[in-house]
Amino acid sequence: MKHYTSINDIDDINSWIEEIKEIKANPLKNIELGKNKTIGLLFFNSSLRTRLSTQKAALNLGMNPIVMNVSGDAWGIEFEDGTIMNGTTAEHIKEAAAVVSQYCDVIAVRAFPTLTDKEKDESEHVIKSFVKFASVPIISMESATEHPLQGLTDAITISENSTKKRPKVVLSWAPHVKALPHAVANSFVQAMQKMDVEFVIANPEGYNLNSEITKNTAILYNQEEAFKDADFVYTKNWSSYDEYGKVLNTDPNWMITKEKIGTAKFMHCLPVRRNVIVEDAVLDSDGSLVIEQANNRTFAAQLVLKKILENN
Ligand SMILES: NCCC[C@H](NC(=O)CCC(=O)O)C(=O)O
Ligand SMILES: NC(=O)OP(=O)(O)O
Repeated sequence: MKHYTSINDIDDINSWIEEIKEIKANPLKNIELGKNKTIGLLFFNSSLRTRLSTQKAALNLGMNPIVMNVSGDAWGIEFEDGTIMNGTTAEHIKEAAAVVSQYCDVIAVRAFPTLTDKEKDESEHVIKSFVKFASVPIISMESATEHPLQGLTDAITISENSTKKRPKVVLSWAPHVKALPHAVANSFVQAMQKMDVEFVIANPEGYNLNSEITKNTAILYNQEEAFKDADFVYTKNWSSYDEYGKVLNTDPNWMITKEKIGTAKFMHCLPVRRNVIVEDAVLDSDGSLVIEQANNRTFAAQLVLKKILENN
């Protein structure tokens, strides 16, 4: 594996899950693998988990992480080809990616979507430009349409907590005050489609995700019906995909409550807004897996880095 920018880069999710469990049991086993190798983490957007867990993963492999908040701290980067750069951007991605490749053996990038320009977001121009113009492997730390480190983490967490051979997993939309990206939901859908689970999505009308991603996964507009016999309820807000980036619905009846989910385990990628997305009683209960998910981010990133180090 050269780059990791999508759940589609996983050849066999079950074997990856087993490998991640081995790493989790013995995280320092490969401490020599990354010796004298540098990973650069470039953030165009905020982060708590991804920023820390990816550094932790690199440290567990003996790598040296260097981190930069690109938005704000670096020169404004131009991504368009052939532009006359007489505006706000000061250097082109062609130079920026090539330069960072001189300092780093692996580059990880976080770049959220505009949520205003669907075509631009779907082209994944930021992450794809890094793949094109850097000379080292690229890892996505959440791009415009995908969050593959999160999706992999969620797959392990379900595998670890499942008491059934084929659990029922529901991805439920929940309300939020802001327009949020589709990346986490998209990668979760792709991960679940690769696993042996009964999987359904619940969202209000107008909130279907990209049908090229949901494919033949069932989508219900009735949350109560979707939650029947659920073992895992994975919750996320996303803005409308059809009316791109719009907030069409803030109905608090879609908020996750203890009464609604019963004994099902609760999952969320975090950060989560309490009593908007989910009520306190759920997050504060033993049925919440959110902290375990955050812990698994380290081991998912560590497997991805291990595979990249072994193959380059
Ligand atoms: N990396 C995990 C989620 C990141 C982002 N959430 C957010 O922007 C939440 C921000 C807020 O609640 O104000 C998203 O939905 O893709
Ligand atoms: N889940 C996740 O990616 O969290 P951060 O945005 O804090 O990195």
